[in-house]
Amino acid sequence: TQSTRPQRLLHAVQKNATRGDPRSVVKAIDNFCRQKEWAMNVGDEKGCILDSVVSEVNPVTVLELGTYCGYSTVRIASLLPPRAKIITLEFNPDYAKIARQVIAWAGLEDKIQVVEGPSGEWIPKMKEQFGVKTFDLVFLDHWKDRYLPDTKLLEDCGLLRKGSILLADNVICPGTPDYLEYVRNSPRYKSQYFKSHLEYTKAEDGLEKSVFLG
Ligand SMILES: O=C(NC/C=C/[C@H]1O[C@@H](n2ccc(=O)cc2)[C@H](O)[C@@H]1O)c1cc([N+](=O)[O-])cc(O)c1O
Ligand SMILES: [Mg+2]
Repeated sequence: TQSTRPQRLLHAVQKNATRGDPRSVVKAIDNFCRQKEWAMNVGDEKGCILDSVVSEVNPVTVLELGTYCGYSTVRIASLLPPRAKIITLEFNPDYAKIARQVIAWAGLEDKIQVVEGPSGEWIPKMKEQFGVKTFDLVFLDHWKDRYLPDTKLLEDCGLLRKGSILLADNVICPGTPDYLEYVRNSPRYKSQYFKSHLEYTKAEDGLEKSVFLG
C-alpha cells in the first residue's frame, strides 16, 4: 500500500539524522521538504525566529497547538532548560504516531507530551489532567480558524499569566485574519509581527508574537 507523506518524512529522518541529535532531525526534515516533498512544517527560516523567541522567553511550560510530524516540537524542546516541558496537541492519530517516532529519534521524549484530540476539548482540562498552572509560551500552528477561539479559551481557563507569550505561525499565509485583528487591537496584548516567508517557498508569511498583559 502507498505510504503517506508523514511516513516518508519519518523515513527520511531515520535514514539521514543521528539518533539523539535534535538538530540533525530538524536538518533532515528541512532537506526532505526542500529536495523531495513540501510539508507544512514551520521550516528553517521561520524556525530561526521561533528559536530566538524560545531562547528569549526560556519557558518552563510550553503549549504547542498542532504537532503534525513534530518538527517544531523538536525545535522548541531542544532549546528548553532541563525541567521544562512541552505539551503538544495533535488531532490526527496518524500524525501523532509519526510525531512520537520523530520525537523519539531526537531523544526528546522526556520533555514532550503528545496529547491526541481537539484543542477545544483539551485546553479546559490542562490544569486537572496535567497539573499546568499557566503557560509561559504557546505556539499556535494548528487549524487557522481555531487560533482565535483557542486563545479566548486559554484566557477563560486562566492558562495565561501576565507576560505569557503567544507565537502564531501563518498569520499571512494561509492567514489568520480574525486572530490577527484580535491580538493587534485588544488592550490585553502587545503584538509584534516578524516578517518571513512561507516554509520552503518565496511567498510572504510571518509569525505574530503577542505578550498577554493580564
Ligand atoms: O493548514 C496549515 N496548518 C494546519 C495544521 C494542522 C495541524 O494541527 C492539528 N490539529 C491539532 C489540534 C486541533 O484541535 C486541530 C488540529 C492537525 O491534525 C494538523 O496536524 C498550514 C498550511 C500551510 N500552507 O502553506 O498551506 C502552511 C502552514 O505552515 C500551515 O501550518
Ligand atoms: Mg504552520
